[in-house]
Amino acid sequence: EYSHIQGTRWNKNVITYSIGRYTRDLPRSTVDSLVESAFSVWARASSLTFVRSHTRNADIMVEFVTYEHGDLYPFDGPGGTLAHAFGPGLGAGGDTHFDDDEHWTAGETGFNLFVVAAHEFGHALGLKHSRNPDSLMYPTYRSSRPANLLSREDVANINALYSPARGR
Ligand SMILES: CC(C)C[C@H](CC(=O)NO)C(=O)N[C@H]1Cc2cn(c3ccccc23)CCCCCCNC1=O
Ligand SMILES: [Ca+2]
Ligand SMILES: [Zn+2]
Ligand SMILES: [Zn+2]
Repeated sequence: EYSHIQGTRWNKNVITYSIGRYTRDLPRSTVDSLVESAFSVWARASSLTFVRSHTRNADIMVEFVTYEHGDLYPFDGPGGTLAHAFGPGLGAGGDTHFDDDEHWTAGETGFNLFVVAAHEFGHALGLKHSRNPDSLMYPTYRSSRPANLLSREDVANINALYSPARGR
């Protein structure tokens, strides 16, 4: 939710990501696949492609961190804020941080990493919060989300930002 500048976007269609510190709540391979699935939610709804890189100069750095972790937005321990992401841009742009004081799961208990990651990657692509509770970009976590994670509004918003006309 730190993409204060309205409508910043990546000016390319292939966006790289890398995963830094992991959580101990899940096997690394599970984190890898949930992160990849969360990116593919947006890839399917836009013209974007996400490529995993193993270097630290990827566009989107994904990390599990706690409390003070090197940016202006320290986490708050268990509960409260679950994660945050920066809007598109160089350096910290796109970077996505998960509060590792949460219990991250692949299922219905704790907080579902796939659902939270999909929300955060919306920010990493330039989307802001929605006031519509059906939107993935609604500011509070909802465990039982519909199968199709994105609302019509979410699809419209990502396409407005990355419409083929603008992707030129
Ligand atoms: C959308 C989500 C994936 C990411 C958002 C943050 C965000 O928008 N990141 O991009 C988030 O963490 N929202 C809080 C908002 C929130 C709810 N409460 C809070 C109590 C204190 C602080 C924040 C909250 C009430 C108690 C429930 C706490 C546990 C769930 N927390 C939330 O839903
Ligand atoms: Ca927290
Ligand atoms: Zn958010
Ligand atoms: Zn952070």
